[in-house]
Amino acid sequence: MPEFDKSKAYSQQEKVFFDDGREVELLHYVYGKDNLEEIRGSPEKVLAAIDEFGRTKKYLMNVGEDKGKIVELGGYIGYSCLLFGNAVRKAGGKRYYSLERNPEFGAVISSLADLAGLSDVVKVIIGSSDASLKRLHDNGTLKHIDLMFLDHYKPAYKTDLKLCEELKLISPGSVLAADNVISPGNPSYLEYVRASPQQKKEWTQQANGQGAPDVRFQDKTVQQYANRGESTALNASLGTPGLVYDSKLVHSFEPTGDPDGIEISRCTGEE
Ligand SMILES: C[S@@+](CC[C@H](N)C(=O)[O-])C[C@H]1O[C@@H](n2cnc3c(N)ncnc32)[C@H](O)[C@@H]1O
Repeated sequence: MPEFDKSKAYSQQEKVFFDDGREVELLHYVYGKDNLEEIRGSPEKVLAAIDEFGRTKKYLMNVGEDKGKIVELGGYIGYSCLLFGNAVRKAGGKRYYSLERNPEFGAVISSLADLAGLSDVVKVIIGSSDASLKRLHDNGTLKHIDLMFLDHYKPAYKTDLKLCEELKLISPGSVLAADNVISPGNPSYLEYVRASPQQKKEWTQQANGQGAPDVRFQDKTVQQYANRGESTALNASLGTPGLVYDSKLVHSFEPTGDPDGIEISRCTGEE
């Protein structure tokens, strides 16, 4: 793995590291920049302004520049959305769906996507990921997901994946990229995408503990979004255990420089 360039490091994460007003502070920072007219219409320059805020002002829980029809679960202030939305457009793609539960964060994403000139590609969907996925499926907007970036409530990675399998949104040909599988870690998700269909079928027959976060998550991870009374209830879909994934861990860094990793899983078939 290459070395982390320390000059790019974000400020360290504080005890309270989001939803304390810094997201709107970021908007004032970006829109207050002297070179705003140069920034307008440039995803790269909006990303650079966000990085500058993360380095010189306050930590932001972005994917960061080292990791980085498409759906992301968890948009926050739009860093990954601009990074990947820009790549989608360059590759000739049409749509990047950013599913974000917090409406204030969703408004920040839309504002920065507009500034970056990406509002024709980016579609921000406000609501809990499981409800949004079901709605987008049921109204015919989403029939198949080519690439899904999972970066939201850690215990929901596995349950949302199983929901997508059941809805056939994820099927052979789909690729999953799951962030933060080292820090804070996601043992239940990794176990699932690395298991054989046979193993998953056995787990499905046992199917207990559905709807509750896996006990291996730390309390602070389970409670991360509890301050606004957001529900930690999880979707109880059984998934499609016969799906086969070819899965591998790509080591990388958090924007603070802390080691982390993304699990890349390609759905290769069904048994
Ligand atoms: C780590 S941040 C996402 C960072 C973003 N992907 C980036 O790299 O720029 C996680 C986001 O997921 C959102 N979130 C948490 N649980 C969610 C859920 N069940 N559905 C949708 N969004 C959720 C949080 O509000 C937060 O904004």
